[in-house]
Amino acid sequence: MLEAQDLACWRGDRAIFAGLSFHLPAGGALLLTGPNGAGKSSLLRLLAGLIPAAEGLLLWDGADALADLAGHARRTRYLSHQDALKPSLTAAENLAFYARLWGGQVAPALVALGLAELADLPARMLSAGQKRRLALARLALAPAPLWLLDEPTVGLDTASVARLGALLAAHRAGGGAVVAATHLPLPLPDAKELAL
Ligand SMILES: Nc1ncnc2c1ncn2[C@@H]1O[C@H](COP(=O)(O)OP(=O)(O)OP(=O)(O)O)[C@@H](O)[C@H]1O
Repeated sequence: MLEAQDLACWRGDRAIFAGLSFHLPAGGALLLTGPNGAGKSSLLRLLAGLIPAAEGLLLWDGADALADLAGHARRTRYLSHQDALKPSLTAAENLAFYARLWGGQVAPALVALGLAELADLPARMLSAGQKRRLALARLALAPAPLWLLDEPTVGLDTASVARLGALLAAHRAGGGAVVAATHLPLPLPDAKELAL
C-alpha cells in the first residue's frame, strides 16, 4: 500500500534523517518512536505531502504517491499535534465542516469518541482531552485508507484511549493503514516500530 524508499528529510539547513525505507501493507501499522527532535513529526508531514522529501520516493500501490497531491490528500487523514478546531463553533459544527469535505455523519462520529453530550458546546469550552477527542472524531466520519497520527493519545483518559483503540482496530480490519508517532503506549497490536 505505502512504501518509502530511501527517504531523506531536511528542516532548515539541517539533515533530520536519511536512507529511511519501510513498507506498510493494507491493515498494517507503523509506530514512529525516538527522542524529541528525532524527526517523527517531520516524517508524518512528509508522508502527508506537506513538506517535500530531500531524497527518495514515496509510493502508493507502486506509483509515486505525491505526484498528485490532491489525490494523496483525499486518501489521507492527518492529525497533527494541533487539534485544528474553530473555537467559536460547537463540537458538532466543527465536525460538520469536515463532513462537508469528506462525507460521513456527525452524530455517530461524536458518539465514537464519547462526545455526544458535548455536541452543542463551543470548542473553546472543551477541556484539552475533549478537544483531542473531537480532533480524533474526524477519523470516524468517512473512510480513508491512510491515517497519519501525531501523538494521538496526548491528554486522553483511559476510556478515550480504548475508544481510539476500537477505531484503529476497525480501520485496520477494513484494510486501512496507520502511521503513528508517540511517546505513550498506543493500542496498535502488531505494529512495526520504526525508531528514529
Ligand atoms: N519548521 C522548521 N524549520 C526548521 N527546523 C524544524 C522545523 N520544524 C522542525 N524542525 C527541526 O526538525 C527536527 C525534527 O523535529 P520534529 O518535530 O520532526 O521531531 P519529533 O521527533 O516529532 O519531536 P517530538 O518528540 O518533540 O515531537 C528538530 O530538530 C526541529 O528543530
